[in-house]
Amino acid sequence: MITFFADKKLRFLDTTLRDGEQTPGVSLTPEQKLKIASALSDMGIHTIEAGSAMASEGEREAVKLISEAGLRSECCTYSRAKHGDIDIAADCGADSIHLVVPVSDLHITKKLGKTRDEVFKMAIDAVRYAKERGLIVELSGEDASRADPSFLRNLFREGVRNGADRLCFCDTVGLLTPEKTAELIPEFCLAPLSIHCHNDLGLGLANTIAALKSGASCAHVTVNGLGERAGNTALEELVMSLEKLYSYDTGISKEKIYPLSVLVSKLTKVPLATNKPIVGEMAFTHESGIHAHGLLRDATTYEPMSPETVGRKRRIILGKHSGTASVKAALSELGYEPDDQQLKEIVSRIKKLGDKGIKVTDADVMAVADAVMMLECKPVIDLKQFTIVSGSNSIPTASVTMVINGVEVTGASTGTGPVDAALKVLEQSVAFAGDIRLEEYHVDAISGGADAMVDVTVKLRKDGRILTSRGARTDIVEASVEAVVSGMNRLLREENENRSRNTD
Ligand SMILES: CC(=O)SCCNC(=O)CCNC(=O)[C@H](O)C(C)(C)COP(=O)(O)OP(=O)(O)OC[C@H]1O[C@@H](n2cnc3c(N)ncnc32)[C@H](O)[C@@H]1OP(=O)(O)O
Ligand SMILES: CC(=O)C(=O)O
Repeated sequence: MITFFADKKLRFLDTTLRDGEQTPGVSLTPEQKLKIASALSDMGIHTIEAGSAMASEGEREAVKLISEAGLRSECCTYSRAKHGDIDIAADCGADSIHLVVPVSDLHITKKLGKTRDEVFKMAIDAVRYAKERGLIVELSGEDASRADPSFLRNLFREGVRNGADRLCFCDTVGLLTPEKTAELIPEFCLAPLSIHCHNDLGLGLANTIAALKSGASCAHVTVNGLGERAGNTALEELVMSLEKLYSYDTGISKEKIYPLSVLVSKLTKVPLATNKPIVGEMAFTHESGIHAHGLLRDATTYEPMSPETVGRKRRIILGKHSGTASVKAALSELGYEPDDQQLKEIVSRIKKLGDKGIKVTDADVMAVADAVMMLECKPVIDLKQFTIVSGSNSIPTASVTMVINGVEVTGASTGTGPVDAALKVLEQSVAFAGDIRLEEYHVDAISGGADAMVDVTVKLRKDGRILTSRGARTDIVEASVEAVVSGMNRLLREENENRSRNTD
C-alpha cells in the first residue's frame, strides 16, 4: 500500500460556497450557506471559503453569519488585491482571505490591462494591508499553470516575506496534467501551499493528488465537484481516494459525505449525474445478475468501498440483466418466497419488461410476483376522482376522492404547481392509513413533442421502508398520481398484511 501522506497533515479548504456557487445559475441565501457551512464544519473541513464578500449585500451577510456561528472551521472569503475588498472581508469578521492575484501574462495584460510590475506591487500591497487588518492571508496565483514560473516564485517569495501565511497555486482553466503538476509544485512550496484545480479535462482529482504528493499541503475542493464550468476537484472523491488508495486518514467524517452531497444538490438545484463517483444514484446500485450474485456472497467483489462508509446504502434493482440470485433476494425483501418454478417464471417476466425498455420498479416486481404466484392483490386505494385547478390567476389546487380500506376520503391541497398540489393531497388523504412520504420524484418524456408520453418514477417512504413505482401517461399530473397511488397501494397492502398476521 502506498503511504505518500502518512507523515503529513493535509488540510482541506472547501470552496463550495464560493467557486461552487460560481456554477452558472447557482445562488444561495445566507441561511442556506450557513446550513452547508455547519455541515462542512461538522465533518471536519479546516477552512470554508464562504463566498465573495465584495460581491453583494447577501454575500456579506453570509460571511458574517458563518464567521459568527461558532463553527470549528476557519471562515474565509475571496478577495481581490484591493483595499476595498480587504476592508469588507475584515468588517464581515472573516478569519482569512483567499487573496487572488492574476499571474499569467494573459490575465495580467489582457484581463487587467496591467504590467507584471504593477500586479506585483498591487499584490504585495494587498498582503501587507490584509495583515494590518488582522486577516490570515492565503496569497493565490490565478492562472498559475500558465504563468512564468520565475515571476510567480518571486511573487510568492515576496508575499511570504510581507506576511502571507499560505500560498495557493490555481489551475484556473484545468490545463495541468499530473506529470506537469509534479514537476511544477515543489518550487512553489515556500510556505504551506494549497492546490486549486478545475476539472475542464477531467483531471482535477488526479492533479490535486499529484500536487499533494509533490509538496502541497492543502487541497481546495467543492462538494459534488461544483464550480466554474466543469467544476473543481470534488471533496468526496479526494477524501475517499486519499483514504482508500493512499491509506491516509483525512480526519473527515466520511459517513457525512452523502447527506452533505444531497443537501448541496438540493439547495443549489444542481442534480447529480447518476454515475457520479461516490454520491451518484448509481454509485452503489447494481443490476447485473453476475455482479449481484457476487455481491450477495461478498460485497467487495463489485464494490471498492462499502456504501455505509460514505453514509449510503447498497441497492440492487431488477431489469433485463438480472439473474435468479438477485431476483430472489429482491423478492425476499419485498416479502415474497416463491418456489423454484415460480422464481424462474418471475425472472423471465422481469427480463421481458426490461427488453421492452421499461425501468423495472418495486411495484412492477410485486405485480409480476402476484401474478405468477397467483396471489390475490386487492387494491387498498380506489381512486374515484381527482381534479386540478391551475392557471395564471389561480393557486394550483388539487382535490381528490378515494376509498381507502373501505373508507371514503375527500381532500384538497394547494401546491407550487399542479403536480405538487396533487401529490400533497394524496399524502394528506392517506395519512390516516399510513404515513407515506414522497422521497424522490423523477420525470422523463418518453417521446418528443408536447403530446409526449411522460414516465414518472417515484420513491416513497413508509416508516423505514422504501419502495419505487411508476406511472406513464401523456398527462404529467395523471402519470404522477398513477405512480404515487400504485406505490401507496403496495405499501398499505403490506401494512394490512402485517396487521392481519399480528391479529391471527
Ligand atoms: C477564477 C475566479 O474564480 S475569480 C473569482 C470570480 N468571482 C467573481 O467574479 C465574484 C463576483 N463578482 C462580482 O460581484 C463583481 O465582478 C465585482 C463586485 C467583484 C466587481 O464588479 P465591477 O466593479 O462591476 O467590475 P467587473 O466585474 O466589471 O470587472 C472586474 C474588475 O475587477 C478587476 N479585477 C479582477 N481580478 C482582480 C484581482 N484579482 N485583483 C484586483 N482587481 C481585479 C478587473 O480589472 C475589473 O476592474 P475594472 O472594472 O477596474 O476594469
Ligand atoms: C481563484 C480561482 O477560483 C481560480 O483561479 O480558479
